[in-house]
Amino acid sequence: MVPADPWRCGKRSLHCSAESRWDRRRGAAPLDMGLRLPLRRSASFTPEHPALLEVPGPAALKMEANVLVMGADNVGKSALTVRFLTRRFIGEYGDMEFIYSHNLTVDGREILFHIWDVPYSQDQADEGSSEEKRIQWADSFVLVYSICDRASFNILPLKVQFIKAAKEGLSQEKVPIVIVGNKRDLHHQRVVSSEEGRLLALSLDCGFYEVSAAEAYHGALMVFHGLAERIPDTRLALKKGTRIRGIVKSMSAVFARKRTDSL
Ligand SMILES: Nc1nc2c(ncn2[C@@H]2O[C@H](COP(=O)(O)OP(=O)(O)OP(=O)(O)O)[C@@H](O)[C@H]2O)c(=O)[nH]1
Repeated sequence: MVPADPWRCGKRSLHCSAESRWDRRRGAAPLDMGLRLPLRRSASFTPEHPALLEVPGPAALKMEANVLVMGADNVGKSALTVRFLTRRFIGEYGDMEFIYSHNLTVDGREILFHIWDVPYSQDQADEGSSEEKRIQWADSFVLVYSICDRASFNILPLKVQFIKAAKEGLSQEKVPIVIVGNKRDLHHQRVVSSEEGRLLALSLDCGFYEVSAAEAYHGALMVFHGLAERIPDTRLALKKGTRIRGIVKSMSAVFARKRTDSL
């Protein structure tokens, strides 16, 4: 049962809204798409708008990009993701992992992002091979740290190396990564300077943004906009006919290990 205002209920019952340009062109109201994807092997996906799964024509030709949001615990990965999706900041988020879908038009390219927000606890609980599979699934990466948490910043070089080793071995193209320093509003608790963040990103050939997911939508938008700009057309496959159902299936296939978490 969907609560009247699902955003008040935390990640566990989170629903995200996606707009279909195809529908807008046809004069229909934007669709609210319930994307509630506990990543369990046996997870079943029950769309509230089944029609969205069957959209033929132009919507099926959208470019798509799989984005993995990574980082230490409590840095604001979910806050940033939810800000981008909904323009809202809801304060507390549960510990479920989700894949959200959201459209963004950048430089005339309409991109359907599939954004996988992995809670740190889950990231740690998984064997390394699960992380590797998540990395293989993704076309691009958002690495978040908190400007108030030095340790969350210090782990980034290793994460970037790990991603590059996994992805760039397979392709000549650079892997699109943006590094995000979050919680910019907490000036008095800052322990990582903007300069350090920028230099690290430069040295690792990544994009860089400092934002406050708590304070503004704009920063979150800039992050995903910047990421999209780093994704070459060749990576943005026209995944014809790959509908949400296909994505869910492929995610189930990724996870061979059965999860015990319940909804
Ligand atoms: N002040 C401030 N607090 C923030 C900001 N972003 C997130 N928070 C808070 O930081 C805490 C952690 O946010 P989450 O989005 O759950 O962080 P996460 O990285 O997804 O955490 P894990 O699920 O542990 O991996 C929550 O209490 C948020 O309200 C921000 O920009 N500013």
